[in-house]
Amino acid sequence: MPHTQIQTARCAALVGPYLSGKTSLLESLLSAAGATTRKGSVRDGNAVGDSSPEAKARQMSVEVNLASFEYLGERWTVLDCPGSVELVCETQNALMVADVAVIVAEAAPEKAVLLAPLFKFLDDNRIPHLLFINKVDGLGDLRVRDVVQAYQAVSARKLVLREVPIREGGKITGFVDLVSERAWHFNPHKPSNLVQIPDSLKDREHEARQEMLEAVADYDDALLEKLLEDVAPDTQEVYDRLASELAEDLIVPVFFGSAENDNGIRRLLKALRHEGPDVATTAERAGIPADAAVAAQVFKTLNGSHAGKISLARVWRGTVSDGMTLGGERVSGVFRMMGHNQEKLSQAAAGEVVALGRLDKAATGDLLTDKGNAGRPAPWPELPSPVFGLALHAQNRNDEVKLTAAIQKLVEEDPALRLDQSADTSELVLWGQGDIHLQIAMDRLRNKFNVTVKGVPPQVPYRESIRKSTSHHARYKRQTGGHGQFADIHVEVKPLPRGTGFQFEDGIVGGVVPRQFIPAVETGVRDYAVRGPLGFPVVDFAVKLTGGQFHAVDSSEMAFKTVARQAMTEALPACDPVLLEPILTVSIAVPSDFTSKVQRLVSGRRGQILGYDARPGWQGWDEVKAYLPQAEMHDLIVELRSLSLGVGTFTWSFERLQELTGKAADKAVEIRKEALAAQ
Ligand SMILES: Nc1nc2c(ncn2[C@@H]2O[C@H](COP(=O)(O)OP(=O)(O)OP(=O)(O)O)[C@@H](O)[C@H]2O)c(=O)[nH]1
Repeated sequence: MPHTQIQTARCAALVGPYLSGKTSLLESLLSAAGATTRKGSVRDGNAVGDSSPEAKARQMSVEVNLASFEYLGERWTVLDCPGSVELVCETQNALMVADVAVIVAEAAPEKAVLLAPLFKFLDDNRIPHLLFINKVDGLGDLRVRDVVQAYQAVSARKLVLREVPIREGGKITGFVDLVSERAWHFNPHKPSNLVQIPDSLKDREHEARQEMLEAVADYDDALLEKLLEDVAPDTQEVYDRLASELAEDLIVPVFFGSAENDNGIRRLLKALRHEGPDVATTAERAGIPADAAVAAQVFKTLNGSHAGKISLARVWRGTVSDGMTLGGERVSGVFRMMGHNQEKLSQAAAGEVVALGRLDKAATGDLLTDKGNAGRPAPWPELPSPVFGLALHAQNRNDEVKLTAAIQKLVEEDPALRLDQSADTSELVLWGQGDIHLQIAMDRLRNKFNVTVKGVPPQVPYRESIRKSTSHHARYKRQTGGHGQFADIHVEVKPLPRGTGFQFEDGIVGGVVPRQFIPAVETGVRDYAVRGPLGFPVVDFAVKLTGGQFHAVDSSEMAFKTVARQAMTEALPACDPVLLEPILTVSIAVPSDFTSKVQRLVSGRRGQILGYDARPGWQGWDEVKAYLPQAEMHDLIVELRSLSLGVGTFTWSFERLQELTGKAADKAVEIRKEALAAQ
């Protein structure tokens, strides 16, 4: 088939559920393209991807792996993206610079819903994608067309089967390509060989081909006319339509094979070669402005402790050369990546994916041009809202200072991480997408930045208030040597409605407490309110200064501050203190099959369901709204994922403080007292 030589390098992203075989497919693609002489494997831990200590320790991809190869005279970069839902930000950022995505999925119709978020993201961003059903070596009796039908239910675009399987002895031993109508027999770890289409498959092949052509003709009137008139379309015309409909994200071509056995890989490579869009088309889709001669976009940032900052970027237009000014900074090194190995280049042309050295101001998402840093152009994926937090403690106290700086570098590398210094509990809380996400971050702190930390569930920022009013008289009097200390006050303390905070009222008449000491009384009360009788900050109460006495020589601001603290210490325990717990509004999104389970989950966690509705823009998904105590949130995501095949997610915001009594309150107070005693 004639092929128009595409001059620029192209980029494909491998995406798909956790452990579907993306890293294995990358290895297989590299081997089929002749880029590696000896194929590595994920099982043996010698794959080009997953070479970091964090990936090896978990036998999973923990970040996007880059590899580059030449296939039939064209350069390709493959971005092997992590499959874990907890690392979705990394995957989405990589997808934004790819010409085409290959969704690698196992044949698991019962888990079709796992693909729903991915299909939606790709369609929302109009990223051309094809589906590769992997591991067909273990497919058993399952029919490929049934798998495609199950996956169709979660894809808004039509899935178009491009080949049909040849089965022998209950196993898939090859395939018939539906465009060329040629049959291939799989050979383990070797190219497939051309065979005759088995007679028993001819009808099925004909039927599947017709379905493919009809799907393509849905978007092409000329082809539709030919089909209606029973005119056989020209093969080249079919290839051209497949390419343009893929580029426009109108259809999703479906292939299958086995990455482990190198089956179906060359067919996939050929499809990418013939049908994958080029960089100019992708740059236009991504809305890259045409006015810059050179443009590159950062999709990932790495902060190596020795090598300095590295920005992984796709060159959209022009040529990026070592030493040039890009995004307003000097490029110090242009490298092509092969796993963790770097090949130094003097320059990289449009289409290439490269590592650029020491662009200190460039952030992930930034569009760098010869004119300057254009920032992050829309659309760029929104950061996922944090669903899991851990309070970090450096194992070595001397590392506390290093810790904050190191985490900031980590957040630059992984924008889905967020660091909060809690004003209530003074804990350093790292937020992310789940326990694995944060454990990887903590491993990186140790391996890259030499800071060992422990992560514990963050404290709940309880507050306390009072339920009764009281009046109190307090006197502070000290006579030590020279002049003494004297302050005397009468106060009224009363509860305020929820959410009012603290109010101080000056009710002094006739100057019994001189004007200059009144702010000191308020300060004393506020100082006390940091930790009330139950050990938590006191809120929603009012203190009125109603009277008092002073001494011309011994009274001071300090004395009035002290007497105010004393008055509170004595008065508040008599005001029926009550614990207040933070309640959050939580919006939980799941496929509607799981909605009733979510409702039970919420009730089991002392939550209150507010209702549920269809999730806007997500066909077949619901959004359950509820109030949930913050104390019940820590591992909510873990349980939610386990009841929803991993796809459930939620957002939250603070709603209000609510009284907590009984055993749960006693327990919280007890834990707090123990923590304070240990300080
Ligand atoms: N039987 C069979 N196993 C496969 C095939 N491809 C991959 N595997 C196995 O599936 C497991 C996961 O493979 P990986 O390549 O690490 O999967 P991945 O999608 O990169 O994983 P994450 O990026 O961590 O989500 C490994 O044990 C592979 O050996 C295949 O075609 N057939």
